[in-house]
Amino acid sequence: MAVTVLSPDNTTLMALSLKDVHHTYAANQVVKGVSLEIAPGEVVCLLGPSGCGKTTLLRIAAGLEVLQQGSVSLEGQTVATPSQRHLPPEKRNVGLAFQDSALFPHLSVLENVTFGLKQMPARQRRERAVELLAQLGMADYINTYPHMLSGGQQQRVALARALAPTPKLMLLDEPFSSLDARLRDRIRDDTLHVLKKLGSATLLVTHDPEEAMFMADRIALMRDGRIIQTGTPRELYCTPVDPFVVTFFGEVNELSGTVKHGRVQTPVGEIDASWLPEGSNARVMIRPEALRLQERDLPADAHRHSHVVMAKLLGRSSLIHLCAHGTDGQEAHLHARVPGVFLPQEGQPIDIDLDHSQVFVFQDTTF
Ligand SMILES: Nc1ncnc2c1ncn2[C@@H]1O[C@H](COP(=O)(O)OP(=O)(O)OP(=O)(O)O)[C@@H](O)[C@H]1O
Repeated sequence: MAVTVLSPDNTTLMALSLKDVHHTYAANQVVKGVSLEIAPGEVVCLLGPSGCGKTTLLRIAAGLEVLQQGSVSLEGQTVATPSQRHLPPEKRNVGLAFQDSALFPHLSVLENVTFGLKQMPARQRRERAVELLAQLGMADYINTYPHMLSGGQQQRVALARALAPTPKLMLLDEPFSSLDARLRDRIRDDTLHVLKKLGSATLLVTHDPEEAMFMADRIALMRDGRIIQTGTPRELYCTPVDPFVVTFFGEVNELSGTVKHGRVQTPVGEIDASWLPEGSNARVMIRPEALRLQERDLPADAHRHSHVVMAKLLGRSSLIHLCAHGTDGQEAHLHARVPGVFLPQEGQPIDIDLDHSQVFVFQDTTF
């Protein structure tokens, strides 16, 4: 269970608070004014493309990187300010696990996990380590040495070692990325349950949007040293603030048009754009799952109706390539994603309906 710490004025103290953090390597500014708070027990994923500054931010929170500008607080205590205060990593009571966290090769799995529990009586130490290893599916390996373990097993031991002292804050940098897909799903799931059971606040760095959605209570999406949007997975997926956020969560169909009477005409119908200036160019982004398809019976000589170009089974869903025909003669090649097996023939006439909650319209500023 998470223990909520209150400040003297009875407000919850954040497990981690980063305020206006900037960081530069040589002349390269890689973090540009990031503020982020993590509540006790909350799992926050720092998500973004390679090189956007995620790891640097996590290293600053851990104390592995000296803060240049801004401030870092843990449970209301300022642990880093530029050129004044720098509490070293080992005094921050944070658990760290990285993609390639090395285990101590000369210690058994059990000894690796009990290593950070020196203050506890020996029996309690062992119980705690065994319990955590069991939760992460490693109960059968307690007397094994690291070189006898697979990469995935070593990863789980590294997580157990980081979690063992029940840190108030866990900092995880791509901890599952060296694992194959199936193992990764299991370890993610085990890790999420352990984190929630222990109530450790967590900052998890990942470039994988699905992983972030699976793990996070909130996601902070970064681009080029800045946080673009922070919110629940649902908020980022369903109310993205800009096109980058939309595309980061998967393929989208892109259409464009001019706003007339508050609407944009597209080959899949009129789209509301009433908040954009009249006459401006609009960028319409439609997720493949927003297209709802209905097969039509039409005479063979019927033409200029939307139809199937190709259909592929992807496993859990089918991907349908469509040629969409608008009433005004516009055409567009679109991708629709339909759950299960749906494999219409090439040329099959189709009616296309839109789930407007998965359609996003932004002003196109590239003109
Ligand atoms: N020690 C360093 N010295 C110089 N430049 C660095 C150093 N560490 C990182 N960088 C640069 O800072 C930028 C941000 O790196 P960072 O590792 O924080 O990004 P990231 O979002 O975690 O990327 P990835 O997902 O690829 O790990 C990159 O351009 C990187 O090359």
